[in-house]
Amino acid sequence: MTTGLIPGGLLIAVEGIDGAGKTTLAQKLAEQLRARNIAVAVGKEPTSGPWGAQLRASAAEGRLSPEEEIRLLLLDRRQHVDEVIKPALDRGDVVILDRYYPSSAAYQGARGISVSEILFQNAFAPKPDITLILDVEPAVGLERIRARGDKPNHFETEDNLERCREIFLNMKLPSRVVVDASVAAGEVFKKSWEAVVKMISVKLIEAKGLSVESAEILRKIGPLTSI
Ligand SMILES: Nc1ncnc2c1ncn2[C@@H]1O[C@H](COP(=O)(O)OP(=O)(O)O)[C@@H](O)[C@H]1O
Ligand SMILES: Cc1cn([C@H]2C[C@H](O)[C@@H](COP(=O)(O)OP(=O)(O)O)O2)c(=O)[nH]c1=O
Repeated sequence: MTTGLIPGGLLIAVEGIDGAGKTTLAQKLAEQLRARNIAVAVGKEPTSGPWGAQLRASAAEGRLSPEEEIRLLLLDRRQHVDEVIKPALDRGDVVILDRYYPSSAAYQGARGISVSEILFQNAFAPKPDITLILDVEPAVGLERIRARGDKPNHFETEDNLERCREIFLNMKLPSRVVVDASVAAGEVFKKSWEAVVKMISVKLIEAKGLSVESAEILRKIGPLTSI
């Protein structure tokens, strides 16, 4: 049986440019947490809902104006927050997001919209407890996308991804952890897991104090060497 871990849940955002390894890491984190009977919800933005579908179609065919992209992203994110993210946090789940509002700051910021304005428009969205920024050179990300068998879309030119990368690296976010994503996926996972376990400990102790219950949950999550 899985259990809600922390009152108010734990929100993890996995960020970085295309091909950085976000989906790979999000799946592995979810798998390892679930193996420890921790309830996990995984989300991906843009979602597969109606607004997300419009955005994906635009990325495949040619781009919308940055204002129109922001409008659709905000509609998509509001629906995701209301229908998936908030209910999962209320249950005490660990929520892992494969892209979230920092992607808007990076990608729409790279198109010339003010990053602080984008962050302001996203203030309705719960703040991540931890944001893992997978950092990789655009050429490496693009090569991985090709090796995955996909054709880079209109968001995915090297110049554009370099601007996005700079914004990700300079953005002020609470509890931001930059992970070198040029190394093997197992190494990226280890570094990220360490940061996630540390944040789980902080949140648990904040919520339940240094109790027997906290200690028991942390014992179950286990030492890093058990990975
Ligand atoms: N650290 C890594 N080193 C090499 N290849 C990787 C690494 N992480 C992921 N990959 C591979 O690169 C491709 C892109 O990874 P993916 O997780 O889909 O990236 P993203 O979600 O950031 O676009 C996939 O084929 C994946 O198997
Ligand atoms: C969430 C989000 C995504 N995007 C873009 C970045 C990606 O190129 C695209 C998502 O496409 P997707 O196919 O999900 O890419 P990936 O698997 O690499 O994450 O949408 C934005 O421009 N702003 C946003 O806020």
